[in-house]
Amino acid sequence: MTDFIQVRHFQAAFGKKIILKDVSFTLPKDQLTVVLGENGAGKTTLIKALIAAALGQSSQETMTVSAQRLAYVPQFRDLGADYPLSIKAFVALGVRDHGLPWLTKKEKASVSSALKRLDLNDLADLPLAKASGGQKQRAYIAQALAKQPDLLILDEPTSALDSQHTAELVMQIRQVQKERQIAVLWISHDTSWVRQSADYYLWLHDQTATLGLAKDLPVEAESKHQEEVLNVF
Ligand SMILES: Nc1ncnc2c1ncn2[C@@H]1O[C@H](COP(=O)(O)OP(=O)(O)OP(=O)(O)O)[C@@H](O)[C@H]1O
Repeated sequence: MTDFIQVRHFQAAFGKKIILKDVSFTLPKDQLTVVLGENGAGKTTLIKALIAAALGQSSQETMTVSAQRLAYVPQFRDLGADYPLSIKAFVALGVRDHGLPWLTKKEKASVSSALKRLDLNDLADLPLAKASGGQKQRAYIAQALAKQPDLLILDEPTSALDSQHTAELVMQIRQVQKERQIAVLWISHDTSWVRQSADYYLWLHDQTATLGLAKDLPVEAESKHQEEVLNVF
């Protein structure tokens, strides 16, 4: 098993504020890893550094990411009520990287497969602006999948979803991750599905990171967030 992501003694600070210190872990390809941690623990900071390393834009020598094609789905964003594209055209934007005004056969197949995978076939012609929050979220993920990434990074994709739709999305991503043998990094506050459906957890806490098998997720890693939620009510 070769290391797909390798992080050695990574540090991150803003001014004098240390966010992460001496973070080291390795991840193989073909695995679904959930990145957990309280608000402000450094999840986005770490992910941004990994993306920079994957794109060869990092001056850090503490990380190597062997991805050929990276797809990143940021936290939910609404493109606005007058966004003109249908769901299908929006997903197709994910594959159009040659500058030609049409899609090749292979690209069309990628779009179809991504729409099917995210259960969006019946909604393909719906204007994205008219889709529900959950449907939009699926369209963003379908767009990312259409790129045929070998590293897919999802930032809180279930934050707008109820438990049934969360379970469906977990299943859909898990299937595609296994079929295509890709690496998925999934930032999540919802830990309800992690033990059963992920391979690894990467828990950011106390300025460091703990990596482990998802089935062994420590109770502290989930209870902290549940306390946060309970405190709100
Ligand atoms: N550009 C910046 N300048 C100063 N501080 C920053 C900057 N970006 C992030 N931080 C701080 O770094 C810490 C980690 O932020 P980060 O966004 O990585 O956390 P997170 O785990 O992704 O949080 P959340 O779950 O709320 O999204 C926070 O305290 C944040 O305020």
